[in-house]
Amino acid sequence: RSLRFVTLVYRHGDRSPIKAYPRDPYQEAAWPQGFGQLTQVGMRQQWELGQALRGRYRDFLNATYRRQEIFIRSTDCDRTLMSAEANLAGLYPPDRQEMFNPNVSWQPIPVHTVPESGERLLKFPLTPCPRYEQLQNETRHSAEYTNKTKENLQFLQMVANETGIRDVSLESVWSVYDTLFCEQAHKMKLPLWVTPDVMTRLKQLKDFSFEFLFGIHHRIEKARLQGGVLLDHIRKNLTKAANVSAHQHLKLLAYSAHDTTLVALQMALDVYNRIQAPYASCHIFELYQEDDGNFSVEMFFRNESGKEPFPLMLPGCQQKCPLHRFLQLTDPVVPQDWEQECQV
Ligand SMILES: CCCNC(=O)[C@H](O)[C@@H](O)C(=O)O
Repeated sequence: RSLRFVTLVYRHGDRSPIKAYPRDPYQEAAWPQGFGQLTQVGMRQQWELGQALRGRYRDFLNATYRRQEIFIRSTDCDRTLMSAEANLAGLYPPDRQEMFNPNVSWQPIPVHTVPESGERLLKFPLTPCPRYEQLQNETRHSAEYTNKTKENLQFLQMVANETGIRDVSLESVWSVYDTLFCEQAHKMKLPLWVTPDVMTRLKQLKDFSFEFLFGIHHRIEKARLQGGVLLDHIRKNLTKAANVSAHQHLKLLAYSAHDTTLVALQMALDVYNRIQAPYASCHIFELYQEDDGNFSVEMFFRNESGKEPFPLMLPGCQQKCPLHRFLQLTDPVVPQDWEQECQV
């Protein structure tokens, strides 16, 4: 069997908080580059992912950079653009011939993007989509959501008081956890009200908010309107790669994106492990041509540095999933006409 084509979808590396809560002792000036920016920790995480990918594909990708082999697209966001650049520094360290300056062991490789206002593939949840909003409203009235709110009413009220945020809900609490997580990751002293138990509870509610975005109620229809859009694009590329001769197609397509991108995609594939995609985690699709000439798809998820990516099995298929079966099983979560399906 031979590896023919790889698609990667990864989250950016470690960043500073997207924002601070009103009573946060650490406001934007506390962060070297301000809010939402890739840190040197994040740059190293992405470089390390690039190095791991170089090892995994050392017999697949050319040893030196060949522009026809790869295409990288990022959302138009500093942290994802810089993540892709750091990743490529690890994936294509130049040999002496490729170095444009003998003192610089780095070579520029293009990272493509589209303006944020026009991003329709890699930033989730995709809006505007009235039908999705309707499904979200229905989810808000589901037993699971209302019970979760009831069980945490007092806790959310405490968080609102301590943070100075007027109303903290299951949908906004992710941001409080995120800010505290970033501060903790960067050894900043947390306020006394943030006990280990409070962090644990905030983390659970943050993970619930990802389920709310893409699951809990009508997961399949939400997938058609969300992660299925990206999955459709990936399926089309897999099919194209299977229908042209090897040298006519890219070897590697990489998307540099966000946690919600990975969660939307994995919810659509029904392989989500219910944990927010970690920094620099990477979902891998590998297309193989078997000895009998048929094609199969294998998926892996690398969510721990220094560890081999683990196999992800598409429900209803085996690890080595025949391409036609992969397409058949994912048909239900791919929209026929997104605009039309978004109408109410
Ligand atoms: C409104 C803020 C949305 N958050 C982001 O864009 C982050 O990159 C988030 O998706 C992440 O992966 O950390």
